[in-house]
Amino acid sequence: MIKKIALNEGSEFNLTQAVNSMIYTFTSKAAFGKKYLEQEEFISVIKQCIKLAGGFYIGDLFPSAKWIQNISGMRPKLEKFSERIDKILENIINDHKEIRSRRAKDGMAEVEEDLIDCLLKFEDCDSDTYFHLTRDNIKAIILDVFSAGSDTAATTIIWAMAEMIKDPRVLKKAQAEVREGFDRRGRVDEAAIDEFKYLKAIMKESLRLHPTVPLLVPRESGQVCEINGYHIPVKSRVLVNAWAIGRDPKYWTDPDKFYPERFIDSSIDYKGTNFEYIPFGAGRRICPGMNYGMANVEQVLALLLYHFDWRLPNGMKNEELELREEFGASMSRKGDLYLIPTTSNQLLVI
Ligand code: HEM
Repeated sequence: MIKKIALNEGSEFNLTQAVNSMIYTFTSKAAFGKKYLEQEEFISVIKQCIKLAGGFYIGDLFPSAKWIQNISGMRPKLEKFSERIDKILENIINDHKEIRSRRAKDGMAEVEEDLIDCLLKFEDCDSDTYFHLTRDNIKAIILDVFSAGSDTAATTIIWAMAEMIKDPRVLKKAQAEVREGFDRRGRVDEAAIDEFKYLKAIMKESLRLHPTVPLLVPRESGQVCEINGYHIPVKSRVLVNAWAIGRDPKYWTDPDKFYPERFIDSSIDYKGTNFEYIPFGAGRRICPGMNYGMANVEQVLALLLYHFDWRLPNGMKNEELELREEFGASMSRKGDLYLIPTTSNQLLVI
């Protein structure tokens, strides 16, 4: 992908599309190990499902009226997608099983394992052992990784890039940190990325202003309670507005300002214990892919900042860039982000 961007040097480039396909490629590599013919179709069906899940659907307002689901065409559509996803995953898992048994015969069962290989170990073990996974469990986990982990990470990267483009001071400071770090080590590596304090602060600040799952996962109250004078009956569906919490002036000075420095030397983290900042949620439903997601975001941002200088097309001024939000399953920036990349003078191997 970095090479593809380099080919576009000096001309307008759709960064949103490129980051999206890069993140799906990372996820496919981690989950499937190699490229499968049906992989593109699998990703395309998942994207369509995410779009459907995030759109307005009249049936949600009348959950007991089953006929709405049928006449709206939503149910048959989802059933078709579900059958297709199931079939593709079945093929990929069976292929992994075959390769595993071949490797086992050669005494190389654990060479280069991907996520499916790891999960299959738990399908193979006895069903009355402590931890056993069925075939459906494995499919559900793979589906979760793709549906919950790809869009969210790509969206976070684009928000961070857009905020930096809008504020060249931040962009310059981040680039200086990343370039100094990689150049000092003489290579682009993960250990260097770990030291980028300012980049980490940028990611935190982006997630504060633009949490990709703004209302978290809905909760159901287990007992009657009262919050801020509101009576919450048992079994109520409760939505937590992480977006509003992240901009609450009670906890944040100048809350609408993108100011990564607020996180430097601050102990506030997204691990679910600072309730004024919960871009990954909190409690038992907290995002289980938080570390993997942030590693992806960090890596991609570091490479984009290291290899390229960025400006807006058509002579647009930085402050003119709009940061409006799109309604959907994850809260992405409205419209794709088009930028012009130019390669910087230094450069380690791309
Ligand atoms: C920057 C990237 C990501 C962001 C911002 C993000 C954010 C979130 C948020 C806010 C929730 C709801 C938590 C709650 O309601 O308390 C969530 C749930 C979840 N996330 Fe992530 N996530 C990211 C990446 C990932 C990745 C990479 C994976 C998988 C590999 C993943 C898997 C999940 C799953 C399975 C859930 C549902 C957990 C449950 O309901 O028990 N996420 N995520």
